[in-house]
Amino acid sequence: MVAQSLELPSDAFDQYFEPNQQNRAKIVKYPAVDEFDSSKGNQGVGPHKDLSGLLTLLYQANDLPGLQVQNHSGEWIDATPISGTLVVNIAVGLETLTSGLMPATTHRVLNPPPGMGPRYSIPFFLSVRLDKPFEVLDLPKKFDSLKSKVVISDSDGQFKEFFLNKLNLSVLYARIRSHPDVGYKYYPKLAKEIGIDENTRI
Ligand SMILES: O=C(O)CCC(=O)C(=O)O
Ligand SMILES: [Fe+2]
Repeated sequence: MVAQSLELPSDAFDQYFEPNQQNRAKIVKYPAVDEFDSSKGNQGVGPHKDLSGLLTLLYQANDLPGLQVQNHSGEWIDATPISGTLVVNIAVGLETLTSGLMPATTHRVLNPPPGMGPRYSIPFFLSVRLDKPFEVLDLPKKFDSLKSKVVISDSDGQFKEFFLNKLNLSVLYARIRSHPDVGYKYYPKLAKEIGIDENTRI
């Protein structure tokens, strides 16, 4: 469907997947704030774009707020769970391939509100083969006018350039950005390169 919406053949993305492509999914528990010592950090996820591939399908497994997406003006919008639906996040792979026509969704997760128990979510990351260099797709010129001139994002754009030739490093940067306290603890030098220090909070 994505390929067809870009007026490409429906198998245009097949080259980025291996025959038995490994994808990644995880079941995440965000503990209730009374389950952890909040002076020791935050249990949410910092502003980031998903890097693992083209798209993420995200199931918000219980009816708790926390997930927010950033619109192009930089405002944070609650992605309130809607029963029976999945959130579809555009990942950096698709932003890169479309040269920004489909900007990756900047999103973050805040702690569940006090008194409501833990929040659970299940993201499925549609991954790509790591041995196939990305190339910007040749898209119909008419789409140029649809490109947003400015997309404000609290997750800076440096990863996109890396994605084309340093996929492994960009994935590590994204992990550090998502979990700045842990990232800084184990990779202080890399964390500093992307503006994260011991005081960075989600
Ligand atoms: O738990 C969520 O709602 C989102 C998690 C997420 O953004 C991620 O793991 O990349
Ligand atoms: Fe994410």
